[in-house]
Amino acid sequence: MFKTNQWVFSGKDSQISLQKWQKTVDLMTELFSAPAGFVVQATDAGYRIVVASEQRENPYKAGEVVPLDTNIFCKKVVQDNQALYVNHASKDDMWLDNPEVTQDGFESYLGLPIHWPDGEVFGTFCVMDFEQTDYQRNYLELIKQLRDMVEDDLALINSFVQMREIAMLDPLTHIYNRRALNLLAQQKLSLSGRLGFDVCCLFIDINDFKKLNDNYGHEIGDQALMTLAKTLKSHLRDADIIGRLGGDEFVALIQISDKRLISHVIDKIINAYQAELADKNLPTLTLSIGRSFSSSEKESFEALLDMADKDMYSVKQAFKLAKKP
Ligand SMILES: Nc1nc2c(ncn2[C@@H]2O[C@H](COP(=O)(O)OP(=O)(O)OP(=O)(O)O)[C@@H](O)[C@H]2O)c(=O)[nH]1
Repeated sequence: MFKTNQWVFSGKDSQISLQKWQKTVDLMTELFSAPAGFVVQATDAGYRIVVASEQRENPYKAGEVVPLDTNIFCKKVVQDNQALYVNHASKDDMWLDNPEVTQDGFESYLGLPIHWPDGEVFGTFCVMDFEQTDYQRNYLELIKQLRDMVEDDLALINSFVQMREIAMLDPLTHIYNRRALNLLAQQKLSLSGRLGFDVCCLFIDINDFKKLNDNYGHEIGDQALMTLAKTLKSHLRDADIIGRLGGDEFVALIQISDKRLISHVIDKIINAYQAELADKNLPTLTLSIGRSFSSSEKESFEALLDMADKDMYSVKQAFKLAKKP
């Protein structure tokens, strides 16, 4: 799901066409003959101006963040989840400590809450004026229509993020599927070549997984798979890429500083998995983990995976031999 308590426009990978919202806000201020209009997002970090209309007299610019405890008009809209129209702010005691009134000289504010598709408040859509105003019903209807356009965009982004997740994640374990792994791992390898860090590919396979399914049922099997995904997620770093190839085969692509430390990482995964299984009262399972390392030459993820698979196979053979009486 889309993280609703995160800035939507941080970084270059923002998912909304800001240009479209900019045009909407500029159009609104033009129709209202107002000097300032905004789209503001509210999160735990404060009220952030996502879009500000471009008139010279508008004192606020996109990107500015107002702290949560400042008494601004948008705060009231978000708190009440309700439209707010103030047409003569300096006459109203409620705004005596509102810097938009006392410092900037705004007299009029009309704002509506913008919602995420699940109903949670995203922020506000608002227009402000230095003069008193007397907006009639059709103006209120107009701002509502424009706000609805912004809400439609948010719904679209939400669907897009959900669809992308469905396409990239393994439905059982919620880690990357084979397709996403191929894509992301190849990107990581290109980056490692350019930035000069080493990458290790781990091929992780549960031993005797079929027996677990046969003896305890498919549902316990599923739980063991989910537990392995959770173990990998919690014991590897955010920068590492973790995925499920299918069945009981998992892959981790790890950024490393020293190849000699990889045995330590493998032991950590094996021990942590056993501990997690025990914690959930699931039967004990062991893992066979094969490894391969990126070299300085240009390399495909496929080739790296193939090497790690072969290494896993010899680890598994050794495990099977050791088990034989
Ligand atoms: N519960 C569950 N089982 C699955 C899933 N996907 C594949 N399997 C089963 O996983 C088992 C994998 O069996 P094998 O490839 O023989 O692996 P193994 O039993 O671990 O054998 P070794 O790798 O040689 O130790 C098969 O019985 C599949 O039916 C799944 O999503 N959930």
